[in-house]
Amino acid sequence: MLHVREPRTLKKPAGASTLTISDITEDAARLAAYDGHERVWCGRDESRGLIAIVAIHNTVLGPALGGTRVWAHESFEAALTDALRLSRGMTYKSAIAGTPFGGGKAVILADPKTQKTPALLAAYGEMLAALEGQFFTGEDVGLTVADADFLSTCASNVLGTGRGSGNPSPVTAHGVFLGIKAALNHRRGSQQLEGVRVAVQGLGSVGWALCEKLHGEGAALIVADIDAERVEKAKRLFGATAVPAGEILAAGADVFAPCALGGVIAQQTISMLKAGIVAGSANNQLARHEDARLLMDAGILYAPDYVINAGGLINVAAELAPGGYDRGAVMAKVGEIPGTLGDIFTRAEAQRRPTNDIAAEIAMERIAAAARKSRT
Ligand SMILES: NC(=O)c1ccc[n+]([C@@H]2O[C@H](COP(=O)([O-])OP(=O)(O)OC[C@H]3O[C@@H](n4cnc5c(N)ncnc54)[C@H](O)[C@@H]3O)[C@@H](O)[C@H]2O)c1
Repeated sequence: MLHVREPRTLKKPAGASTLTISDITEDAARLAAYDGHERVWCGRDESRGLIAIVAIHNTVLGPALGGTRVWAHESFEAALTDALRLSRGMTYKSAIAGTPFGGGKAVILADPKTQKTPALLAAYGEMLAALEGQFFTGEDVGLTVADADFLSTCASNVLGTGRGSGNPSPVTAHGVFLGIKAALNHRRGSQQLEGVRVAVQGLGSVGWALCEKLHGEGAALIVADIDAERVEKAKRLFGATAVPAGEILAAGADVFAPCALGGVIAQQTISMLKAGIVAGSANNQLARHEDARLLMDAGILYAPDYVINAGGLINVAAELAPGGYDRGAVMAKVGEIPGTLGDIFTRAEAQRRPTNDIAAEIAMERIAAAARKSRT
């Protein structure tokens, strides 16, 4: 059922613009991933090759903030589902991290290697300008700091630029690294990484920075990526063992760190997992929320994705802090991630409930408290 929504107006695109922006919230409401989104916008510009979705999930804690993903989804519905799931995750991520923002996310349906043209980005920049005041965005898979720099010349609601907080990935990787240690500590009573076998899926911006840190503390790396060059480099620089992309889940590891795309943990893949811990940066690692119970029943400790990967959000959100961006404050906040995870692990164990149920409960309590406060 549709929520009653405040009418939201868009700023007008420039006079001769070929961009059209439509409200597709009612279409989105037909999808299982809808989850009461406040608003879903679709920007189209045929002449410049743009099809973009901006999903705004919940703005109780503040204006929506979430990255822009550029990806060639197999259909519009798949892209919309991705945007909805990612934007809901941002609401929870922000609530748990204690940043004063709501959840949103954008998806551009395009191959980032071949279709992300300057014209497409200019059209998307116009869409962002129309959404000023409702939505802040920055990098995600397929969108670089250079792209953010360009978009920031079109609209003021672009974060993570070279002049701003820059690439969030090293900060995200640091949070994931600390989160892996928290999970090890919970399971083994020690954060020691020496000799611990970590299987890293995806050697992109976050996965690579995570490998550097893990290698630095003596972990034994098992890696997979669809990009053979990155795999070769990881073998060379980290002494990593490479496995084919389809075999990384079944690798004989202590920790599985998904750092590629979402949906890797599913009913049919959980039985393949050899690792006792799942802790990585990818958003929406679970195909379904209920899969966390299957992990728990299999004795696998799951670090909820939006808790462990909050470093990037904390980093970009800091650009809008009253005193401006402060790297020291960012790293201090990222340093809280292991403590938050430790509490979630302990509560989940005591209540015999999946870790992501506990995390969602904490997030929803915070949002409900903020909603009550705004009503009084
Ligand atoms: N960058 C951040 O700060 C940040 C913050 C929070 C969450 N995340 C999430 O972390 C994940 C990684 O982000 P990123 O910025 O490193 O992206 P990226 O695009 O730089 O890296 C993704 C890597 O995964 C690889 N890959 C894709 N499909 C694969 C497969 N089937 N098997 C193995 N490798 C595969 C790609 O080749 C690429 O090297 C994404 O899910 C992203 O949403 C990133």
